[in-house]
Amino acid sequence: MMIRSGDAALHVRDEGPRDGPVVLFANSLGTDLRVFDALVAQLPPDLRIVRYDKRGHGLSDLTPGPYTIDMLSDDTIAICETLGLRNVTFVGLSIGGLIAQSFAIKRPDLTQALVLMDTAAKIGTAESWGERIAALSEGGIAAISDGILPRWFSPAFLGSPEASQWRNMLERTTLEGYIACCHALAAADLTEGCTQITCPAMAIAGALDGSTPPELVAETAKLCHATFHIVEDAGHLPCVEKPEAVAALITDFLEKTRHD
Ligand SMILES: O=C(O)CC1=CCC(=O)O1
Repeated sequence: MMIRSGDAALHVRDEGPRDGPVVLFANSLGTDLRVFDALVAQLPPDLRIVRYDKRGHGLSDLTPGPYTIDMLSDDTIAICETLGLRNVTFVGLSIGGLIAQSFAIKRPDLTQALVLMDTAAKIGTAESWGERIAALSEGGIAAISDGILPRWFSPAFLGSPEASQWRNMLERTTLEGYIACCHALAAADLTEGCTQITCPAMAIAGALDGSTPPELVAETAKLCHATFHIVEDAGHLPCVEKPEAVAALITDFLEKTRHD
């Protein structure tokens, strides 16, 4: 289905029983909602699982950039309001984790719990994102994908035939949407804001994550009093590489937070 948020129509997938506990997923830069396919397949069937594509990604509209994390989290609020979602457990991967933090800060009334996957209150620097935007402007996404994939995946996964679908997903993201999100990442610093988060939170990091390394994820976990877990033999996208391990962590966390 498509849900309107301001000037954009967002591609949303809403699965599971209408009255089930709500789990909302936000994906990372250069991926769409399919990044959670393997993980979602391992979660309990009684959950209402809502996924969407960020602006400029997947089947959502591409609107003019630059974007901000505030704007991207407003999109998730629009999805919740349109679908009437309450008591949301928000699972955010990378930039999706910044969106989840921003959502929890702005709408504690809607937030039951947070799962922060391979993310941080601040990812990279304005300088590093500026360099990436310059490379993208010159050569497109194909010019940077060889550098990105070894941060996303372990060497073993990268050498498997499975890896090429994720390269394809990355390289088929619209250049404008990708760059618009890089601007959001360059400007985002939720270091202060995330100390205001009071709901139960859990942080997860792939042991081999080359984009948001475990130490960085652990720092943010401390700021928002989240428990912290490492997923072995996985890079930046543990939901792709180790879906069973991530599903076990989330299922256990949902059990513990369900009645809070
Ligand atoms: O592209 C990367 O380096 C990984 C990444 C950073 C923010 C995000 O969403 O993905």
